[in-house]
Amino acid sequence: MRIALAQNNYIVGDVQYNLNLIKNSVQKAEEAGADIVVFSELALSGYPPEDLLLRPDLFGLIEGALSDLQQLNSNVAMVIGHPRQEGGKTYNSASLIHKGALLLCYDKQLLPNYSVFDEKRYFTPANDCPVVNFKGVNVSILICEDLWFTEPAQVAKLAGAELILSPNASPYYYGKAPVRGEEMSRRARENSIPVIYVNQVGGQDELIFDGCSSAYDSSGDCVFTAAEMSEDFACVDFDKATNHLSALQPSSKQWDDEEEIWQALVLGVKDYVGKNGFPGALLGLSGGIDSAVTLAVAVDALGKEKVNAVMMPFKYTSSMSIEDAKEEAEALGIDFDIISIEPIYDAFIQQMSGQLEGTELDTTEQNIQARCRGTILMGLSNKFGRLVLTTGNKSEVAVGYCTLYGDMAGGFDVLKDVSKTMVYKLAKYRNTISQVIPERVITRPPSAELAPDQKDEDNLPPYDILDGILEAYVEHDSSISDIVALGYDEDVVRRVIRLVDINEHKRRQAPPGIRISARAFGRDRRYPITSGFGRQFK
Ligand SMILES: Nc1ncnc2c1ncn2[C@@H]1O[C@H](COP(=O)(O)OP(=O)(O)OC[C@H]2O[C@@H]([n+]3cccc(C(=O)O)c3)[C@H](O)[C@@H]2O)[C@@H](O)[C@H]1O
Ligand SMILES: Nc1ncnc2c1ncn2[C@@H]1O[C@H](COP(=O)(O)OP(=O)(O)OP(=O)(O)O)[C@@H](O)[C@H]1O
Repeated sequence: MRIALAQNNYIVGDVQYNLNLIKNSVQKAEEAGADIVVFSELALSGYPPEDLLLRPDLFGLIEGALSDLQQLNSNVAMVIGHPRQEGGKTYNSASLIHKGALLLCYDKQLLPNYSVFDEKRYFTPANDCPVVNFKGVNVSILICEDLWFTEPAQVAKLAGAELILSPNASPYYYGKAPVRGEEMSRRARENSIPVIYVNQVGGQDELIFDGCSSAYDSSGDCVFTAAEMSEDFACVDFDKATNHLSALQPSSKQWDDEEEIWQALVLGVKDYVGKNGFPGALLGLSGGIDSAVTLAVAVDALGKEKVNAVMMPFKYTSSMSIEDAKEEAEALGIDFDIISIEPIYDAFIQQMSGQLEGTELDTTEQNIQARCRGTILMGLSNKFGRLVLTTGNKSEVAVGYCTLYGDMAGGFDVLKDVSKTMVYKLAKYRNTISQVIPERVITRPPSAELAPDQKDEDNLPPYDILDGILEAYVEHDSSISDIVALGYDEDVVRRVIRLVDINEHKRRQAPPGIRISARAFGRDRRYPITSGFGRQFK
């Protein structure tokens, strides 16, 4: 039996677009002589459809698309993921369609409701594991979370399954691929049944789906892995007599370390900009590391013609920053403008002079600089339609080292889940491909240049210390004493934690950004803004 794995990049909610992608893959499967082609979880709606699932009209579109697929009358059977309603309940389902007939409709049993998942809000869990005989092989369908636990596959085995076909929508975080691979391999080995695992690929708001669809032999060996971060189509053969799978093409190269994160960011920008219909993107280029890395990701994602940058100097901007920003723009071949914010800032201060009289200079004036820049970028976005990319990294977003309606003004924050320490690693990695970030941008101490001779380290602990504390507090939920026990100074730990806590309000107003960690701000870490929790640990 020849099984095709169709790893597509769907658009959530665009059932017609998804249907066309599916039809193209069915045609490829026919040409490849496949008996069956497997698609990812909720392929027809895209994953996650969120509250679109509460709309009755979504289900009309899905039913229309399913009947369209049946009318194809294809010789190739297809496993199609889709939401389904029956008796007032909604299920996360996959239908096996062959030659116009519905051979099996499987409903997902285990619904993930942790981390970024919210499936219990929409779906009713099923507890049935039907097996169907297709061309002499007992086939069972299990959907994503079903395979992360032992029981559903065991039940399928007891029901006589000889082959497991699994539609998935498994979002990326750095380091997940081996965890996922080990889990799928274990399911195959425990039951001595081959597992065909098909994931979707692409960016969906904050989530990245990395693809890496795979085929696991009955021994648990991975015989094939599809492309990481791009669409793919592949076939494997199942020999029932020997209970083995063989791949018909070599596995794709899997990335590691910084290269993988870079590609995830590139995919995130490409799909956010593309799927939302923007003609391109723009950003403020300061000569610092964050905007340099954001720019390089944007150009890798969209191409140099679709990206432009603006340097907006003020009296505290060093000539080195202007030179470095120019050099970055030239190295990447993008359009670059310089617009001074001095007269705009002066006008603001002049108009507010009555109110400001007798007050000391403080962050108020710094924030007005940042807001002058934000207003210019949003004006250019309004006029030319390009999306403003913001540049705040995870470390800054964590401690609120960013200005509301200033450098936070924009539509998509590329580095939102990338720590400052990782931003440096990414810059060095990208320069190994071609030198696009001047060396001194990487080596000089980071500065917001909002005050004379300002350095980030005047206000924040050094980034290696800050990132260590943040990782413990944000990603591992460690307590103050746990973090101090790791060797950090208690006063510094308390200060950082306080900043994280009091800046939840900023994060709620921040643009969405790409998730690359197992604990990103947003859906993954939902904290109250108004909270007295920290007071109890004084
Ligand atoms: N709980 C709450 N709910 C709703 N709103 C709340 C709030 N708490 C404060 N606020 C509001 O937020 C305001 C404070 O926020 P905001 O106006 O942003 O200002 P703020 O956080 O005071 O200042 C921005 C900080 O970020 C630094 N910065 C700025 C720009 C770039 C960079 C960089 O290196 O990338 C760093 C800058 O040096 C300064 O330390 C308050 O005045 C108040 O209006
Ligand atoms: N002089 C400037 N010209 C253009 N944009 C600027 C300028 N200064 C700040 N910005 C924008 O605001 C963002 C925040 O910059 P800031 O220098 O305050 O902090 P940062 O986190 O150190 O960022 P970067 O490393 O990019 O400088 C920058 O990434 C950039 O997009």
